[in-house]
Amino acid sequence: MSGVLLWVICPKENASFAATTSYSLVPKSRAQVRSHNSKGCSRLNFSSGVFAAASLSSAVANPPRSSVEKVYEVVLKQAALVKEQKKERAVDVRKEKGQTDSMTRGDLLNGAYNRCGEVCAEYAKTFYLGTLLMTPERRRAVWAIYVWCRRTDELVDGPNASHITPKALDRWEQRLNELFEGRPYDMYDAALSDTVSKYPVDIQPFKDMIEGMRTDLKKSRYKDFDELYLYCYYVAGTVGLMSVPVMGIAPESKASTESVYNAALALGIANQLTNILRDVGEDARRGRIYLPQDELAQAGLSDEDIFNGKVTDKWRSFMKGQIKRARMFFDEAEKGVAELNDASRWPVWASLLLYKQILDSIEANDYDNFSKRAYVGKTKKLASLPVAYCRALMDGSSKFAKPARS
Ligand SMILES: CC(C)=CCC/C(C)=C/CC/C(C)=C/CC/C(C)=C/[C@@H]1[C@@H](COP(=O)(O)OP(=O)(O)O)[C@]1(C)CC/C=C(\C)CC/C=C(\C)CCC=C(C)C
Repeated sequence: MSGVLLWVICPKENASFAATTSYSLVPKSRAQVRSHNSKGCSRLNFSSGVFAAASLSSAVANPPRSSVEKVYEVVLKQAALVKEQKKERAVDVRKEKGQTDSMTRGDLLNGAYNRCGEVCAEYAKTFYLGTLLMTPERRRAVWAIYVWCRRTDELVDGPNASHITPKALDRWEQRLNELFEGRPYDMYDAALSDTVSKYPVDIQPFKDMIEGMRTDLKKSRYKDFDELYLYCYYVAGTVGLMSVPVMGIAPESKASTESVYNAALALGIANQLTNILRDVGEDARRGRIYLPQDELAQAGLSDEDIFNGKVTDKWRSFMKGQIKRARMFFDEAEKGVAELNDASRWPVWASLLLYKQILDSIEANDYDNFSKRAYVGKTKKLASLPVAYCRALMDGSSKFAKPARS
């Protein structure tokens, strides 16, 4: 099975894989971004709290844009796309009805989706179970996205990672472009190609995830939280943006599309920050420190301290701040789950509650994330599932009684 995931870069003969620019921002002015926020999205306020990047509070006349602002532009673009494609989709569905898909194509596609489901079941059992609650169409689309993300992550994190070059990532991006244009390379790509043709999923978060992998190839330190935030967006916030169009927003939701995307982004960031805090020791052994260097210095800590891996009071106090910030992102994410379609809420609550408990486990380990791996035991995991289910149900029942959120 893992062979499937590892064999992801297949240089095509005669194909010209031109290097493409990796991360282009939606051209929106700072003023526009701010006015959107004042209409109901809390992204800037939320992130400019205790730990916000210094650039946000800069008083200079034309300060450089922070990562939060850059990423927020992607959020706005994704949200706009949903509104736009809602209209187009009505037309597409009518077109599809008139077509009779050849049996062969349909069968191949079903096979491809089923394989994605198998990969998902093997790599993320709990999450897979959660997807079984979704409608069959949504479920298989989430599987297809999951598999593409997993394969992308495997490029820099899997056993073949040492052979991965920026060129290989350029080829992976070229394949991505092709599958979005309806020319998939293999069956997993075919499943995703079908998914992106059916849902208002934009290519930008996918490209940004590849950019995150490029970042991993060339960078092992993060100057401040602004830099780390951007990295977290690339590798995990993007997953939230990819998933929402498929999971769907509840028809009765009164929240703005932007605020739901914002929550999804926050969940990705929260998950990744948690991942980073859990894996400090493991990453240090690979020479990597995914912690803001300026905050480490303020706490009187150096890279050496991380490599030595001793739990001191300075370290505990530093970790408390980092955990607090990760929880702030989880809190922000929680606000959006209720706005998702009924069947999508449970898997999201489940993944949120499970991941959040890793933070509790770091605390229970007395902040020793150098030699102990924080994890959520089977019993706690199982106990979280009905809790997640109840939260999802409560979201549904309170929705009708609640006034509009934004
Ligand atoms: C319902 C649901 C959770 C859907 C997401 C499904 C999906 C497409 C997942 C892809 C995950 C993946 C393979 C990402 C590749 C990059 C990566 C590895 C990111 C890290 C995940 C943890 O992975 P890993 O397997 O390495 O972890 P363990 O070592 O096993 O612990 C990340 C930390 C990020 C994952 C990010 C998400 C799952 C984003 C979740 C956000 C949403 C689903 C949006 C929810 C919507 C609202 C409104 C809140």
